[in-house]
Amino acid sequence: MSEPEIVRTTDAEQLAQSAAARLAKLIVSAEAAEREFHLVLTGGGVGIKTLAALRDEAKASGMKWSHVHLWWGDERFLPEGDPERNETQACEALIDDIDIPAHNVHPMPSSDGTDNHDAVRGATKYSAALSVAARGRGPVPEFDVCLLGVGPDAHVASLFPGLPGVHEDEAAAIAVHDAPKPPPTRISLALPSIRSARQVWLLASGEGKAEAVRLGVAGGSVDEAPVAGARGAEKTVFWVDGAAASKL
Ligand SMILES: O=C(O)[C@H](O)[C@@H](O)[C@H](O)[C@H](O)COP(=O)(O)O
Repeated sequence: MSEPEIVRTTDAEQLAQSAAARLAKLIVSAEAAEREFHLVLTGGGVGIKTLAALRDEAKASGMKWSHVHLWWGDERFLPEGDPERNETQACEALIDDIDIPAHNVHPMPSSDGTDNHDAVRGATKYSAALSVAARGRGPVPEFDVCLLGVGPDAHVASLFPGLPGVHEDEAAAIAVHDAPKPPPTRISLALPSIRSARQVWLLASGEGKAEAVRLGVAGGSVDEAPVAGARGAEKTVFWVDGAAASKL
């Protein structure tokens, strides 16, 4: 497994713009090669900022989106349209402003869905959607890039230190209860699903993430630092501003 690439930026704005610019190039290359591009979105401040920067890139370059599929690494298990849902924030930052086919956008179930009376059923439903999209390749489609914010406690997606979901190795997506970051109930990709992505990009800004970034780059126990297990099959990139990189 190759060492993670570390891209240092001056601040969160430049981090988002730099990551968006590289992401836009990959999306354009996939279109030129006439192949699908599967992108996993993240919630969190830096993640949403990156989506807004990608929207700006798309507007400036007239990017095509019909070959792109959008998935989520995790979701807060809240009613459809709740402003705290990662999907809601991604729509406001990016999806509402691009010409992507609706059937290419794959949000995680909401808490008020007709057949999702609980997060476990929602996670099972998402795992099934991932399997269908994989077309027999495996439990999930070939994710080209999986974006992940990084929590100050070194969580990624909704995989939190010490919670059992970190060790899930069968289901593609899981329900998470008692999450320390509100809301307590979430749906998350399991670590093997994240690690199946060709590239995993970690996005971290601010002094509060410095120790988590150090643990992530160093690798080690996923119990203590789930970020340490967030490695891409081909490449792992840490997009960090100076403050988040201060312990490297
Ligand atoms: O649903 C969520 O909250 C996110 O998916 C979560 O994993 C987030 O990315 C990190 O907590 C970093 O969030 P910030 O970038 O806002 O610190």
